[in-house]
Amino acid sequence: MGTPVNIIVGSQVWVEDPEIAWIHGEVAEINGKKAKILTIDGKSVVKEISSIYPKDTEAPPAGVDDMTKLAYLHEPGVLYNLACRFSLNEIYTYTGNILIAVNPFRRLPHLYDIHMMEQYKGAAFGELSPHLFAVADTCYRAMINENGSQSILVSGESGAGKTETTKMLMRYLAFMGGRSNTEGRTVEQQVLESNPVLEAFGNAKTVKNNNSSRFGKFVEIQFDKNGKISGAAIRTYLLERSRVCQVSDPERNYHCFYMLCAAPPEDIKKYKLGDPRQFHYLNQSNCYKVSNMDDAKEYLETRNAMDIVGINLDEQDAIFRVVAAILHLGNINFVKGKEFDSSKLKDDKSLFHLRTVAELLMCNEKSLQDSLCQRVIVTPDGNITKLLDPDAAALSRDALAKTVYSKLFDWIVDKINNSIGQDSNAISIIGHVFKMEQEVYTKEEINWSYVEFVDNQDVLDLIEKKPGGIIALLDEACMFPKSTHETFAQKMYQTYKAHKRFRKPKLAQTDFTINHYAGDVTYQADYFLDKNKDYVVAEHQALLWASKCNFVANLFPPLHEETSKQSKFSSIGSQFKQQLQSLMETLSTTEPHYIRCVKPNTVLQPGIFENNNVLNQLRCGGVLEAIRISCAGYPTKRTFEEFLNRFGMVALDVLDGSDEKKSSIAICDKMGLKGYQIGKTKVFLRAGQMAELDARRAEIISKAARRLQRQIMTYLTRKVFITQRKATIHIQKTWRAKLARKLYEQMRREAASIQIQKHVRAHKERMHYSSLQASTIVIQSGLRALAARNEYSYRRRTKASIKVQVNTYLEDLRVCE
Ligand SMILES: Nc1ncnc2c1ncn2[C@@H]1O[C@H](COP(=O)(O)OP(=O)(O)OP(=O)(O)O)[C@@H](O)[C@H]1O
Repeated sequence: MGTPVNIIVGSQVWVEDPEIAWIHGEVAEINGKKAKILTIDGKSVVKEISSIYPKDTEAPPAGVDDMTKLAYLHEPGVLYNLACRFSLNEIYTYTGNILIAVNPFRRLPHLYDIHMMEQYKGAAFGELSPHLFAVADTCYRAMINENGSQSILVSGESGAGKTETTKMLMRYLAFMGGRSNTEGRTVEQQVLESNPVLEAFGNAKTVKNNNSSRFGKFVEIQFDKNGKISGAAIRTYLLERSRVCQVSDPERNYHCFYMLCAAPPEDIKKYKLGDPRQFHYLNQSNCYKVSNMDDAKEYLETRNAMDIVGINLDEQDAIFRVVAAILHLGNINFVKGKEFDSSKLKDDKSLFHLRTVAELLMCNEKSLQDSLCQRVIVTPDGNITKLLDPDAAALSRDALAKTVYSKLFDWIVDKINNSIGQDSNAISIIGHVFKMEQEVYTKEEINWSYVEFVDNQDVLDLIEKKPGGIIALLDEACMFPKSTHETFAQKMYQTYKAHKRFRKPKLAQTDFTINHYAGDVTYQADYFLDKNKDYVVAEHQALLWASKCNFVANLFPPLHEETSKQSKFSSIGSQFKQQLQSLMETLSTTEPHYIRCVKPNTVLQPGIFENNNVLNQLRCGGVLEAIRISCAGYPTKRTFEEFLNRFGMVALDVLDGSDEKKSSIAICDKMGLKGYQIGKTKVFLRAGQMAELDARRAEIISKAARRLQRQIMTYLTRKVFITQRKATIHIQKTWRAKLARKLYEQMRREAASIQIQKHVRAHKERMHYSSLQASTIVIQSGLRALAARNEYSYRRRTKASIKVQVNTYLEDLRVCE
């Protein structure tokens, strides 16, 4: 992790705090090697400068999605970044190629819907927000493109979300890998459907998790050459056997026991069960119920899930007979017998339970009692029967219960595997991967001198080396009947007193401390012997092999003499070691991807982020170490061929067709990469450089895609345009002809109308003229008549006047005369 740099008065820093792990403050004073800091909660503390860390004042308020982008890479920076993101419901964060998943303890369905899967499909790692789909997608594409087996290691403490994460990973792989059907159901469906069965028999309520898997699990999904899912396997490791007989408040035994006690009345009667409080294996704890879990309903659902995974009704009956027998077995109590150090059944109740066990397991009642109260010791002079005192008989009873239960669990796992199609790949351990990296660097003769690797081989040797390791000592102790955890602890103290990884804590009687690479862990040796001793006792084996129930007998097939001798001493520790070794071998053929699940609080509630708790998980999980290594070393390596296949396109002009190494160097230089290394066969890139190259590659691909799109669009648009133009011209032509015709018609109509108007006007004018003419004539004739009349009257008047004149004249004349 980073070292304190440039701390001056006024610097913003992180200071250790007992409550919240790290608190933010400002340096007020510096005195030699010490600094006085005013923290944001108003306190003033004095600390060694070497213990404080600078705070990045320009860090984005929402945090960074990859820890390796942090300006200052140190513990408080990492913790604060995770906390910031968690408060915004951003539960996923990368640390290089490790995904950290903080359990939200609340459903976030939008994060896992089909729309989200579509988005991550084929997206470059790091392009979208961190997500487990991105890890699954990278894994899937690497498998398709590089034809290599992959593994995703999901780790974290109990309740951190490993099971949920695994379910989502499987869902995504099934989405990508298409569906290859087995009798109508998909492989991934079958794996998911087998979960309720495994959980009923392998999960229990613990302090840390209401539904805690009490066994290690490795699920593998196999794909065929077309990338379609073709098979799956579930491998389980080290079921916690002691829980069958020992359980303490507020924990429970395995769910199946409580489910069976809540079964429908006919089943309860058949198995002679009832209230769980009456059974010793359940009533050592006062916890019988788990919130949000209905045991009666779960029983029916488990039965249903058993149908689905192909466990037939007879097998189901046998399974629940065995579960019931274990409960009855726990209620068999012993008291001192007549002979020295012997034991017998305590009372009638114990007799009832013994008979019920014999009935349910279909074995001989007397042989059952003998197998609990006696041991046959094989000596060169013949077999000796050793009687067991009541305590030893009770231990023998518990050993039988544990053995039967773990055999039953193994049978269930096998059955599930047979029904979905077995496979043999496996997982590995993160510490070893770092070691593998180092070996590759050496082989490639590249300069890795400043990559400080934590080599934990000495710790591994301390634990598992044969002879001399802790497991070997433990096995040895188990073979001596007189061993106790005190003698075992003393032996360890003596053997490892000079070992630099082993320490005896002061005042400890049986505790011992191992200095693992992530820190010290103190172990209590108290239960080591008991837990390691769980081999199958020969008497138990013989008893159950003779069962009239085929199912029970087949759980205990007889061993060959040789293996039988060995198996007696094949302790749990050695078995587990062997299993891990085989996992390691498989890992060397797969490329690992890591998801580290983190439990943000111990109260299993949403929205609470307990700093100290999270920090502990990051430290123990090696996350902080991994960040440091991934930043210091070369997390990405590719063979020249792979490198050129992938990145040749980013610098076509510098490719030298004959020399892959030269071309690889040329590409790196052209892209301005600094500090990369070239080995004999591979290119080694520093953290983020692959992403840089990928971004450039994506840019080129998208540019090419855009160009293609443009061409196609132009072609298509032009085609449409030409057709449209043709159609338009045609339409125009037709319309124009129609319009012209219409116009012509109209003009014709207009011309006709003008003609008519003209005629009418002429007619009217004629009529008017005629009438004028007529009136003129009338007037003329009137005038003429008037004139005539006037003339006539004038003439008459003139005549009269003349007459008068004449008369007058005549008169005058007469007068004159
Ligand atoms: N991604 C998630 N979204 C919502 N809830 C989650 C998520 N991951 C875990 N949880 C919650 O946390 C609980 C514990 O998770 P899970 O059982 O997966 O833990 P685990 O690591 O498998 O524990 P164990 O080792 O004890 O089996 C789940 O029952 C679920 O309620």
